[in-house]
Amino acid sequence: MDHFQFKHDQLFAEEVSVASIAKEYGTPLYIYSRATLERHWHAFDDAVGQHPHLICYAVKANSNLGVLSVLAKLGSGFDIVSGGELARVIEAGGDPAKVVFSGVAKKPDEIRYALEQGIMCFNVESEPELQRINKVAESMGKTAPISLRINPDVDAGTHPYISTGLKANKFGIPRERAVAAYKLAHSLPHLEVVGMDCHIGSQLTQVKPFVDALDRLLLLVDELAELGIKICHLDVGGGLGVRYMHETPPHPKEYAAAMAERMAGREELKLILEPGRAIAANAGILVTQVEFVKEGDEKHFAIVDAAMNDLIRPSLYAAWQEIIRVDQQITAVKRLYDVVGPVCETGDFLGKDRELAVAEGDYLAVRSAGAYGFVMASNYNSRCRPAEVMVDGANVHLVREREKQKELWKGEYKLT
Ligand SMILES: Cc1ncc(COP(=O)(O)O)c(C=O)c1O
Ligand SMILES: N[C@@H](CCCC[NH3+])C(=O)O
Repeated sequence: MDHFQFKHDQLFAEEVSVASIAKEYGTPLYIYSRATLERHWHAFDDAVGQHPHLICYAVKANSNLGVLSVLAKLGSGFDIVSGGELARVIEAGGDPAKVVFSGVAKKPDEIRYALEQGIMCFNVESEPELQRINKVAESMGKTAPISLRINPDVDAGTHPYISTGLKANKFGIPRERAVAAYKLAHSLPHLEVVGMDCHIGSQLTQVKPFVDALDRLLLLVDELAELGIKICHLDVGGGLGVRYMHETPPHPKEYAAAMAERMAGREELKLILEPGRAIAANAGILVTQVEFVKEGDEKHFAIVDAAMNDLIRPSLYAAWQEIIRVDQQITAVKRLYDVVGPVCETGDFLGKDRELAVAEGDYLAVRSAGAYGFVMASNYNSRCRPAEVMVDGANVHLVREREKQKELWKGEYKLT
């Protein structure tokens, strides 16, 4: 997938200057590209072609209201994991009837809210959850549409923290218990079985595990049909990877077309995809300013104003994301730097051993930061979470203000 494309500090596609945006809005700053989000979403939607389908963007990857509203305007569906995400989808203009609700522990009040809003279905992850949804639906005099998340037990070959389709994971219902779970769902009076889903992990770089998982689910769909349990949609989850460094994930077109091909001849079975990262990651960057260049005994440090609280992926997963300069004037010489933040943790780094020519005051951009960036930001060290802006052609919109703490210093803001 395309990165934001830089020529010095210009974003090619949008022709706006990153440095000038950073000066205006301050750093650290997340910048998203509307055109890139749209292009990525269409890549999935177009590739599935004529087979009945819905692209349900995984909100957890980036739940900024501006991002959600861009996708809602395209007619996207949404994969959510909390009542909060549903509220954001609705606020951004998304259609609840195109929402699937995933997650291993939905609270009764979240289930109630989702039923009131009329979501498309609950992706149910356990038998006790079936009972809970049935009970809530009964108390409302409603029937809840459900899909069962089946664990196809395929190895996604990704980082152990983000692999979800193995037997050892907390997610989904084991394949061996699937038929019994469907029979239970079918027997509960306030549930309507509508679908089947899976999600085998994130940042996958091959098509094969997806195809294997889909094939396993199709066998189960047929087995259930013989028992009189009709499945109307098959949701293969998200998980398609992006290129951060040298990874060569399949293009979404290749991935989506492979999925659609497997569904040929089954037009009554709608295909649902839940991409998150592949839509948002390379539609965003994190811009940060160099505070100091510090000489250590063994290393050079570029101390920047973004930290692990702003972007935790490098610290949490040892994830590598490209860091580049966004200024045109290169006065310093190139050296190897650890790019670190102001947080009081040795693990607070954005990148290690990066060859950069940097001086105090320069702007750097961490690429591929549009997914699992701001959404995983925290207030650790009582730091304020950064602002987010959306570049839309020649325009720049503030889509979330920087949190404020000046008031807090002045004692004007009450801590709760
Ligand atoms: C159920 C579910 N669907 C979709 C996604 C989105 O995954 P990705 O961002 O890797 O596409 C996730 C996160 O891994 C998930 O847990
Ligand atoms: N947060 C992870 C991905 C988790 C996917 C959520 N199920 C990342 O940054 O790579």
